[in-house]
Amino acid sequence: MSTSTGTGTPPATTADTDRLWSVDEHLDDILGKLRPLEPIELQLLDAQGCVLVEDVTVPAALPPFDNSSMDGYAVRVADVEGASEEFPAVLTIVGDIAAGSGELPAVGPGEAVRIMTGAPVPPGAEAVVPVEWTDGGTGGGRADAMTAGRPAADGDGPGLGEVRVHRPAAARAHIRDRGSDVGAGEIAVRAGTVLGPSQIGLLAAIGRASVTVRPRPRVVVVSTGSELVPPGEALTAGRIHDSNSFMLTACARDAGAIAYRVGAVDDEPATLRSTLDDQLVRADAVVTSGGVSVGAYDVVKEALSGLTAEEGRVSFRRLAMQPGKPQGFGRIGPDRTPLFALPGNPVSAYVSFELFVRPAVRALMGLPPFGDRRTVRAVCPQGVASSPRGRRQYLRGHYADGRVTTVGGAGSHLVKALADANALIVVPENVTSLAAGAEVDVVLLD
Ligand SMILES: Nc1nc2c(c(=O)[nH]1)N[C@H]1C(S)=C(S)[C@@H](COP(=O)(O)OP(=O)(O)OC[C@H]3O[C@@H](n4cnc5c(N)ncnc54)[C@H](O)[C@@H]3O)O[C@H]1N2
Ligand code: MOO
Repeated sequence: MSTSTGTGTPPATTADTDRLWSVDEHLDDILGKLRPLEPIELQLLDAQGCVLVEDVTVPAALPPFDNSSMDGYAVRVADVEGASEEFPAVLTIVGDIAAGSGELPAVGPGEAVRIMTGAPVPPGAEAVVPVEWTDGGTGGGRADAMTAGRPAADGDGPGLGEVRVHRPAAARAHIRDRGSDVGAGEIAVRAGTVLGPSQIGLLAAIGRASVTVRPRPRVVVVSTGSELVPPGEALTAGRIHDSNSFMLTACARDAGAIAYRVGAVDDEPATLRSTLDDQLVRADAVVTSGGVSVGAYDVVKEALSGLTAEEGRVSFRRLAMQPGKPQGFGRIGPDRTPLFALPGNPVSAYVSFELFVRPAVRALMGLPPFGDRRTVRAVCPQGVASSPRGRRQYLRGHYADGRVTTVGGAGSHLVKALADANALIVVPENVTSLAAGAEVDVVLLD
């Protein structure tokens, strides 16, 4: 797209504007025009929530060596056979192994090595007895814990001397075998997996610092309207605070995107075009709010209706839904960046994002578009007095335990009611009212 062309309001494309589009047709048009973003290599934590595109194999067995699962003593099985509190096995402690230690004193007959959880099992040892099964080397009764500290180089100090073992141990007791978690060459995480905390933990455990994933889309949010004042600034006559750019940026983040909020742009097509030109470099998708209906200053429609073939194409259309009737969607700029032109009424913008942009963000990430929202059936005790014929209505509702109550009315300016809602009540196109106690579809928002 370029700022030098596309001026004036060209004739609207009759195919798009003259008929009502159904919600599903609009959604199909959007999803049909999107391709998942190309995979890139990201550092592990940056890949959280992203879809892995490679099978990651395990380079070396995990755990990488036999190690102790308890703080205790590495022993030979025969030495502790038949041991009891009354007749303990008395073993000479010949060394001390902390986790991370590379030096492993061998355990000979009649000997033990003090060993910590995670430390490598020394040669000669066949089992580990937990410290609670011993006197902890104190010469007293049953120990609860080890004596803190390391033995001194001269062999003195805590940890060395003798230990009395009160119970026998089976071979391999309290030893975590090399490779018992996952073996070398096995697949750790398969392509297609969405990386959550546990997968990231596993990848780190096998030594991977970065992985190839589909990235989060960068979504630029631009609100339009000469009446808009940023929050924090005083209002003058006729003006309101710009809430949509904040709400939609939060929506984009919530959907999984990296979102950039651009402050409100005046109702001036040239300004909007140059803003979009500037922003496209960091956008995988653009979301605008406002300026798409039939007013005299509908800046988004004016700026983007008449793009040249080179600049892209945005279609403006009316949808058979409420709120959210006027919508625009298209692709602009050299990379054909998807652009969603949402209506300015705050509730309309919110519902439009939920229905159209959220699935699109997920599709760009290679995720199932509708995988994160549940639609359930619920009883609506109050019913719905009226709903427009031929339009699918999305009322704000509060859902709990199989019941949903409407919150606020149908007005698309009711932001307080929107903030109180946790669900959208779907009243189908062919339904104009719902009796008290009727069952409805409810889209859960959290
Ligand atoms: N004659 C008709 N008028 C309208 C129709 C229609 O069919 N015929 N449709 C109505 C519907 S439905 C909607 S939705 C709105 C959509 O209008 P726009 O997308 O052009 O939005 P604006 O006119 O710019 O703003 C509408 C409303 O929302 C407020 N607004 C806008 N941006 C923000 C923002 N960033 N933060 C907070 N509030 C915002 C704006 O002040 C207006 O009150 O058109 C109806 N009209
Ligand atoms: O459709 Mo508008 O989006 O009803 O307020």
